[in-house]
Amino acid sequence: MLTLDHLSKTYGAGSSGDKALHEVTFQVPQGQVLGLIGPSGAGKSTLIRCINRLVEPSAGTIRLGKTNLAGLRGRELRRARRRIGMIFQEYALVERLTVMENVLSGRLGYVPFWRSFTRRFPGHDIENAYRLLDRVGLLDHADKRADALSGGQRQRVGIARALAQEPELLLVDEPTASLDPRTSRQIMRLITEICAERDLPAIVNIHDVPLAQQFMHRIVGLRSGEMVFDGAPQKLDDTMLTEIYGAEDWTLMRQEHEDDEVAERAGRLPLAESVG
Ligand SMILES: Nc1ncnc2c1ncn2[C@@H]1O[C@H](COP(=O)(O)OP(=O)(O)OP(=O)(O)O)[C@@H](O)[C@H]1O
Repeated sequence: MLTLDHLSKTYGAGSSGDKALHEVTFQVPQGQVLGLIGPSGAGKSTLIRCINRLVEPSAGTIRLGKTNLAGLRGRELRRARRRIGMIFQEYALVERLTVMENVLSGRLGYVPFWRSFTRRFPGHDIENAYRLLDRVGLLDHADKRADALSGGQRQRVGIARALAQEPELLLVDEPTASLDPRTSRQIMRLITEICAERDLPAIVNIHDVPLAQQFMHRIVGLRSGEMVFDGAPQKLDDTMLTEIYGAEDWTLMRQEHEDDEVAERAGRLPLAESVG
């Protein structure tokens, strides 16, 4: 379970700094997939970066199990980071390595330096990587180079790599921003199924509100660093979305989504990618 308690972040020095997060408090229980929504600059990336400590929180606590991540330094911080699987918008694969090597790179925090240097991983890591590739539908692609894959397939590798870490928490940053609508749904479905299978909590930074409403168990809305919504996706009505995004932006986003749906029905958007 992840617990954020009065988490705040102010960039820059002193009270004149830019307040990006203000006393954000919530818990993500095991198996729950939480969607983080809000307009540009609301603090979504800052929240995710505070949890994996790429950004130093200004105040508050971040508990993963019994560990307060906010207080860690050096080796303890590196050890805690292994417990957090990251999935990125642009996949962050090593393009010239194979799919299998990319998945195994999720184990790098666990193997001694000399072994990782020669890329010698224990047999059980390799067996597990094959199992993960099978789970994400890429078993037949294990020996292909990452740069030979489609966007949806790359994101599946990204998911398998994060799982190879055997994480206790998944942080997912705009996983479908570079994908077409149908592939986006396949990827979101895969992430939610995997979290259920492994009882993994996840926070997903997601721009696409209808996609969030379709797949997330719960949604947290941020605006100017403050939590303005925390509840079930069905509770996220037009009034609330207008409060989160502002009337103009929400009307525009809804219109864009409706246009996409019409285009998809008319077959003008690319079909979902086949997998396997
Ligand atoms: N490194 C930084 N230094 C100073 N201010 C920053 C930094 N990173 C973010 N900010 C500010 O913090 C606030 C929150 O930014 P953040 O990137 O977390 O928002 P976001 O919701 O992720 O936006 P987007 O959807 O555009 O990625 C913004 O006002 C932003 O300008």
